[in-house]
Amino acid sequence: MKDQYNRKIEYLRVSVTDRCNLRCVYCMPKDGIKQVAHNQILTYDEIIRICRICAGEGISKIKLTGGEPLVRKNLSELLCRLKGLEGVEQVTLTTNGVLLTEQIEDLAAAGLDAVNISLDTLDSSQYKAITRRDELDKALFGLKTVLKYPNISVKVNCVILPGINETQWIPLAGLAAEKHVDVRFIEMMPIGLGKSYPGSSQQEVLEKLEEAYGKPEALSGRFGNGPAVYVGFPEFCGKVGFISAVSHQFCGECNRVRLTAEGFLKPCLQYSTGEDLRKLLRDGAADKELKDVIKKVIFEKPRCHRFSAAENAEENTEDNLELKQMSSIGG
Ligand SMILES: Nc1nc2c(ncn2[C@@H]2O[C@H](COP(=O)(O)OP(=O)(O)OP(=O)(O)O)[C@@H](O)[C@H]2O)c(=O)[nH]1
Ligand SMILES: C[S@@+](CC[C@H](N)C(=O)[O-])C[C@H]1O[C@@H](n2cnc3c(N)ncnc32)[C@H](O)[C@@H]1O
Ligand code: SF4
Ligand code: SF4
Repeated sequence: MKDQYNRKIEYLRVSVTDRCNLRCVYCMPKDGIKQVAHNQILTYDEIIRICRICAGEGISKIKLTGGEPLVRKNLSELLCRLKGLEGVEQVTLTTNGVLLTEQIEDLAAAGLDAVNISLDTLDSSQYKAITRRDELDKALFGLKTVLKYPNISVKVNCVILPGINETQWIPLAGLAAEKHVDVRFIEMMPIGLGKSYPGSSQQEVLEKLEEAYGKPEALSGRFGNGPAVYVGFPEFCGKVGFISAVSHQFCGECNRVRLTAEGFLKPCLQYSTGEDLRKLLRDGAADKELKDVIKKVIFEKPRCHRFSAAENAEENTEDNLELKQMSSIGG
C-alpha cells in the first residue's frame, strides 16, 4: 500500500496491551495510567482479523508492543497465528525483557523473528530510579537467555537521558562489543511524559563512544524494519544504532502505521488522527468495509511529525490521552 506521499507502508506496530510491569519515568506516571477495561482491548481474534486484512494489502512485517506485550496472556498464541497469515513475513517483539526468560521458549516455538529489549542502564540503582521497579536482573537474564536462540535477532534499545544515564552510554554500547546484539540509542521524543525529559542528540552519544571505542564506520543499508541508522566500531560483534527522530527526522522513509490496544488505527506516532477499527468490528463491518477504512487511513498518513514546540501546541492538549501516551501507542 502506498500513502499520498508515495511511501510504501508495509509495517504494522500492534500494541497488545496498555498495561506494564514497569513505570519508566518518561513513559508512565508513578501510579500507572487509568487502565482500559479488558473488554475494551482488542481480542486476539480481532487483532488477527485486522492483520489478515492488512497483510492482504501489503503489510508484511508486524511488531508486537505495548505497554509491556509480555504481560498479556498467551502472547505466543497470537504470535503463532500471525506467523500463519498469508503475506506476513516477520513478527517481532519490543519488550522491557523482564518476563522474557519464562516465555522465550514458547515465543521461539511460535516463530518469533526478532526481539528488542529496552534497557536504559546496566546499573541497578539507576534502573530502579528510571523504571521505579527493581527488575534489572530479570531483564538482563532475559537478554542472556534470548541470545541462546540463533534464529532470533536481538537488539537493545536505550533512550538517551542526559544527566540520568549518560554514564551508561559507553557500557551499554559495550554490550555490542562482545555479544551478537545491536545496541540502539533513541533520542527522546516530546510525546506524553517524554516532553518533561529533554534529551541529547545522537551526536553527543557518538562523541562519547568515539572516545571510548575509536572512530566507527558508517554502515549503509537498512537493518531491521525500523528507522535506525548504524555504525560499526572496530572489533565489535554487533552494531551500534541511532534512532534520531528529533535531530535527523526520518519521516520521508516512514513505512509504518500503528494499532493501539483499543483498536485505533493511527497513521503517525505523533498525531491523534486515525480510525476506530474496534467500533467497526464490533458493529459488524464486513471485511471490505474494514479494508477501505484501513486503506484510507494509510493514504492520508501525515507527511511528517512536528515536534517543535510551537507547531506541536495543538497536539499538547490533554484530551484523548490514550492516543498520546507512548505506553498506549506502543512506541
Ligand atoms: N518518530 C518515530 N519513532 C519511531 C517510529 N518507529 C519506532 N520509533 C521509535 O523507535 C524506538 C524503537 O522502536 P522498536 O520498537 O525497537 O522498533 P523499530 O526500531 O521500529 O524496528 P526494528 O529495528 O525492525 O526492530 C521506539 O522508541 C519507537 O518509539 C516511527 O515511525 N517514528
Ligand atoms: C513504549 S515502549 C513499549 C514496549 C516495551 N514496554 C518496552 O519498553 O520495550 C517502546 C519503546 O518506546 C521507548 N519510548 C518511550 N517513550 C519514549 C519517548 N518519549 N521517546 C522515545 N522513545 C520512547 C521506550 O524506551 C521503548 O524502547
Ligand atoms: S517504556 Fe515500556 S517498560 Fe517502560 S513504562 Fe513504557 S511501556 Fe513500560
Ligand atoms: S513521526 Fe510519523 S511520519 Fe515520522 S517516522 Fe514516525 S510515524 Fe512516520
